[in-house]
Amino acid sequence: MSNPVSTASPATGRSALHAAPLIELQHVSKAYTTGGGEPVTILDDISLAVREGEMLALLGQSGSGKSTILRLIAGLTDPTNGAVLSHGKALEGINRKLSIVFQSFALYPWLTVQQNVQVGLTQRRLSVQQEQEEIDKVLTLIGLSGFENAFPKELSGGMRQRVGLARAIVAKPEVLCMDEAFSALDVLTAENLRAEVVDLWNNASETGIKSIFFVTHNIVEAAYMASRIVIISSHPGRIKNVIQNPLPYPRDVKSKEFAALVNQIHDAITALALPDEPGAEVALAETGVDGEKTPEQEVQTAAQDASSNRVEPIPNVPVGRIVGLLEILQNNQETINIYELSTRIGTDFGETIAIVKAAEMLDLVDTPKHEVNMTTLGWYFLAAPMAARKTLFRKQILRLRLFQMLTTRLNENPGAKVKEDDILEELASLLPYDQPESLFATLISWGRYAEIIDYDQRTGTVHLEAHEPQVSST
Ligand SMILES: Nc1ncnc2c1ncn2[C@@H]1O[C@H](COP(=O)(O)OP(=O)(O)OP(=O)(O)O)[C@@H](O)[C@H]1O
Repeated sequence: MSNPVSTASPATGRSALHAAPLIELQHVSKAYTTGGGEPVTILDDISLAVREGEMLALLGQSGSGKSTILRLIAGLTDPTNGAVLSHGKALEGINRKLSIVFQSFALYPWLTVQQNVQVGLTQRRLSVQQEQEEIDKVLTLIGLSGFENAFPKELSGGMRQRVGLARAIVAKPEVLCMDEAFSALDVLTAENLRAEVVDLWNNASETGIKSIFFVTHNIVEAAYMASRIVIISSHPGRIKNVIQNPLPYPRDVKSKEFAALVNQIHDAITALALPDEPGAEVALAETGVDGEKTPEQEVQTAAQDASSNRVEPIPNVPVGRIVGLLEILQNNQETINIYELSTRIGTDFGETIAIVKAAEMLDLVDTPKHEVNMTTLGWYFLAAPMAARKTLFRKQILRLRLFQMLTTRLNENPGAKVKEDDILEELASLLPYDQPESLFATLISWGRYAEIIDYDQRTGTVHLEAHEPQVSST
């Protein structure tokens, strides 16, 4: 980037860098205790200031704690450690200086557009006439004139989110917060609304908004809107990168500069989600892209060190997506740049990373820097007939501690059956950062493909497939 230190907002000409923080998190940690277990640290040592004149994006993977940060600055939850300040003073109770626009729109279905917007005026104590003037003004500003008497169910998703925006703006917040506000909308509507929020930002004199703080997992959204992008890691959430975005508004998504910024953010996220561990290169050399080992030998090697593996969650990715990735690699000289891959498969970057991570956990691909390469095993898998694919898949998933634990548990139980609830409970205590239900669903779908396990919905039990070889574990 040409000017990585400048934080002057091109929209307003205000300098955010030296402005006093409107809201500040100082060394904030947040832990939750669920089900009487040990506290789980969600956020660790977060120090972050939201300053006047900036549009700040908080970017991170699902579950990294973005919404929790938003709730902390809104005063909707308290930190476990550290302090939340508003204008330099400890925030007590709800932060009345900000409004939030939610992904779910959070409208009252039984109220009209006008009445929903009026909810945002509750704190301002205006006369009936002033209220009407404010509502008319904001409805015009946000493109909702003529829809005053419509009910939310009569509106498209985009229009509903306009109501959400109007209700937030009419409260005259100092900081407008948005929590994945456009992620439930179709691509075109989301693009339009982003552009309109940027326009609103440029019209700060009309809205009185001093700063916009938004949470997203969409890289292009962050690059298009934000003047500063804060990237957080997961488990626990920690600030890993802060990227200044000096591109002038309105931003040209087709410009070289925009593409360079998007790449910079992609790089930062790829390094976090798919780190190049020194051990990984050794493993690559050992497994032999040059073909020194047969796939069976690779599986054997993997099985030998399986007992030292730590329990890792498996990404919520259907097997078909992993096969799709390998097919793309096959048609692309067995290697592809991860950004190009994301465009090719048409998912957002987070989903692309999840697919690649799943394939990497199974040793079907390798990911040096931002390349995704097919391994010998991946090639063998793709070339194999269905039965051999399943055998290979079975061997690979049995290298994963999660499957080892599950199959061991099933083997130990009478009839090789375990209740779904017992497995969910175990998953929740084993992997407290992950959603047990979605982990369970992935375990079942991978296990079914591999013909190791099956799930009987009627009885709510998981059982081993009859021909499953006994697995010795730990
Ligand atoms: N009240 C709560 N009690 C227990 N755990 C919680 C609570 N709120 C959030 N969590 C956990 O904290 C972690 C972070 O959640 P949070 O919603 O802040 O993440 P996020 O980055 O906004 O995720 P997403 O993008 O999926 O919305 C998750 O593992 C979530 O399950």
